[in-house]
Amino acid sequence: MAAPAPRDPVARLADLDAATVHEAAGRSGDLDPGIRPIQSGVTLAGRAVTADCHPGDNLAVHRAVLAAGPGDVLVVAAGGHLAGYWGEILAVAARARGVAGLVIDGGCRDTAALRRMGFPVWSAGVSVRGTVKRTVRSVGEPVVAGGVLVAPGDYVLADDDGVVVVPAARVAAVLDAAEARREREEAGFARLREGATTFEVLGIEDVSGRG
Ligand SMILES: O=C([O-])CC(=O)C(=O)O
Ligand SMILES: [Mg+2]
Repeated sequence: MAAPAPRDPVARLADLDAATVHEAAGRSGDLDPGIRPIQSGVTLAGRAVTADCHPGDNLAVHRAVLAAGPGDVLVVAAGGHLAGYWGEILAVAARARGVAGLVIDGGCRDTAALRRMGFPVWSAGVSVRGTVKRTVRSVGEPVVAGGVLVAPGDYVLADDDGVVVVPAARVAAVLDAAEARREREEAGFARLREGATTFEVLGIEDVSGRG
């Protein structure tokens, strides 16, 4: 019998959580914790299509939607600026192209409509303020979003806890480590329920010297 085909990294990521992947990546890749989901209970996993915006100008986002395809995650750098860089119109256009969701270190708007249509968004905040559509810093180039360098094709995992990005070259090793960590945690839960301490289960050596 043929060996089972290796699972797609995006499917493997989607079965994990952002905190576990961040830990397994050597405590790296976590975007600024101020970038929060506008919905709850949703996990987004996919490969990054990047855009970089000038403050108050979302033309790069409109271009990035054209550059994106099925399963992609738009990662937009907006320097923390809170304006309505993303909204219902862009989400309808992105959905029609199969785009999986958006991560932006700037603002978004039309959030009730985005939730209604189930288009997942992680943003630095919500703002009704409109943006012009005049200039593009970049599309499809590496960006710094939420303090993390993100290259096109990097892997993105976002859930209720936040957003983590794994460089494409590291994804296989990070997934192996994250799945192993998850299995260890699950084995630990069984011991904790039987009364073992977190010190025993995690092997914490308490050297604080305090009572
Ligand atoms: O005007 C924009 O480009 C952002 C927006 O509200 C939408 O996409 O609906
Ligand atoms: Mg709108």
